Amino acid sequence: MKLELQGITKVFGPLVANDHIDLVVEPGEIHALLGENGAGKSTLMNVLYGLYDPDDGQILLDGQPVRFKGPGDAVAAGIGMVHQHFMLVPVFTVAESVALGYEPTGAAGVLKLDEARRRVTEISDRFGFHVDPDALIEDLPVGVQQRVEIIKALSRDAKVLILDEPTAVLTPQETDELIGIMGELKESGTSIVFITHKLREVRAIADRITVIRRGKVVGEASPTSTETELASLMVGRSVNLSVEKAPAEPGVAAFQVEGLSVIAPNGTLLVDNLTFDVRGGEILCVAGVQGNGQTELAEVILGLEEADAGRLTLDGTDLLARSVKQRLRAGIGFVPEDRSTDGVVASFSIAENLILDLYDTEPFARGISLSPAKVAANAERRTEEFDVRYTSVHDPISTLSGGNAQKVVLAREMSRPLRLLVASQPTRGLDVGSIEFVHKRIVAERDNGTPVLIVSTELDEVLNLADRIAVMYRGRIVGIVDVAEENAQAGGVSRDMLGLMMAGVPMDEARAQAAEHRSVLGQADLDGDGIPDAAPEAPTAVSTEATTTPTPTTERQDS
Ligand SMILES: Nc1ncnc2c1ncn2[C@@H]1O[C@H](COP(=O)(O)OP(=O)(O)OP(=O)(O)O)[C@@H](O)[C@H]1O
Repeated sequence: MKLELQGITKVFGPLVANDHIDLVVEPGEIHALLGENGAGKSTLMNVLYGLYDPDDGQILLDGQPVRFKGPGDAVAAGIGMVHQHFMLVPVFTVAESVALGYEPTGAAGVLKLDEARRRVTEISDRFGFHVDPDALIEDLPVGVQQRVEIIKALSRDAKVLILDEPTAVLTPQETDELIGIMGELKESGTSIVFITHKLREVRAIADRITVIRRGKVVGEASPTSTETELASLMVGRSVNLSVEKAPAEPGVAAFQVEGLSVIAPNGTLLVDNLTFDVRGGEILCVAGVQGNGQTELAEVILGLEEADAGRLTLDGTDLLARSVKQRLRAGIGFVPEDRSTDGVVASFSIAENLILDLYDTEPFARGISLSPAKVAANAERRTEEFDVRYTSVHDPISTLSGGNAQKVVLAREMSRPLRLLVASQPTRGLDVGSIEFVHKRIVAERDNGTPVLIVSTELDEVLNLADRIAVMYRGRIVGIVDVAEENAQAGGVSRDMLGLMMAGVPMDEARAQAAEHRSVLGQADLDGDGIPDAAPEAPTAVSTEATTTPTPTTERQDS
């Protein structure tokens, strides 16, 4: 099915979120939508999915104008959408989830489960999804839950599938699998609109790329463009994709973890007897496949999760004896993995969210009430510094785009005097320009002498930021890699080595295996992408377009 968006305009108060946007998606095309945070990508997709009524413009399907009064109309017309936060009910089975809310219901609304089960199996087999129709949603990894959402859309005959930042919550392996699935869907004639901030993925899979900036289409880019070209087209300036930092000058082991264990209610050891420290003036990155205890480790440091054994000390003070509030007051900056549950209060304003942990202190407290002027002035300053795009600091934070909400959390947590910074997935959902800024701020915090603990599943981020890398597997630290020491050796730290450690291979063995891989390649391959480093920037290993010649981008003038 051919999809055409013509002159789509969507206005929120004084803000023009979509300004006469034109977009054509051909049948069986993977069309990537790139744009900085707040550019208007999700808004445009919400218009296409019938969630928003456009203020101007029209949608055409196979040349016929259509008008959607809600998602039901969009689904009936062949549009499917997989949201970032899945809409699945944990206690339902896959078949029940797929059956929920659409027609295969019998008399009196009884779900035709057999029909749903049959469709799940048929679609799963056809595209190699490996999804069991009788599995419970709550037992499935995130990547499989996402496939259930895709099956749900396909079972309703979606011809155009919208994937809004589908890889933000996936492991690298799940991402590769999703990219494979997208290729299969394309072969079957399904069109895909793919929103992502990860340029590597865009280059790997997109047939066409449209770039949006401040609500307007600013150009089309070729999938053979380099990441640097795509980045500058997205944010309108050149972006340094690697972090520049001086060698660390670590001080004393200010933050210490000794024999820390966290046990799940079912008896599983989530964090298993961890002992390590973070020195002032260094960045320790905790790397690992999601679900190997990193989340619990970060949460126990702030007190969101209870420790079952062990000690945590910051500058000699026992942290476990203190409340969350006391730990924040002791100078812990904390960026949570899940922004929506632990990072912001959705109904509070942007300004209020920026003082969540400071509301009863100077200069914001005025007796038992707040000083609105001080709260607003703080918000203006912080949002400008972190480039948060908003209409008014008094608007609810829920009106912000995902990336801008993340920047509010970062601005709040990184703007106080810190004695320890703990940040989980700090740049999740951020555009490349914002990532560059946040990484610089993290390095500045380190250079200020603060111990910094970053939990990240993004290997690029880990390789860019870390002075030391602790790799976690099944609740334990497999090994701690000293990046400077490792780089002084022949091979340096590679993705291969970290990848092996993330699968539980001990550090020395992982180093040896990675070196062997490199010697097979014959040249240094520090990023482990299978392409020797001396080669010019080339398409990613999973690229479907095998060319090394970047095609210039075409940029439209902003009117
Ligand atoms: N319901 C709403 N009310 C008011 N403003 C909104 C609403 N939804 C979106 N906006 C604003 O519209 C603009 C575009 O937001 P949108 O979510 O479409 O951006 P995006 O390109 O998807 O960004 P990101 O990459 O950060 O997810 C933002 O400035 C946002 O604050």
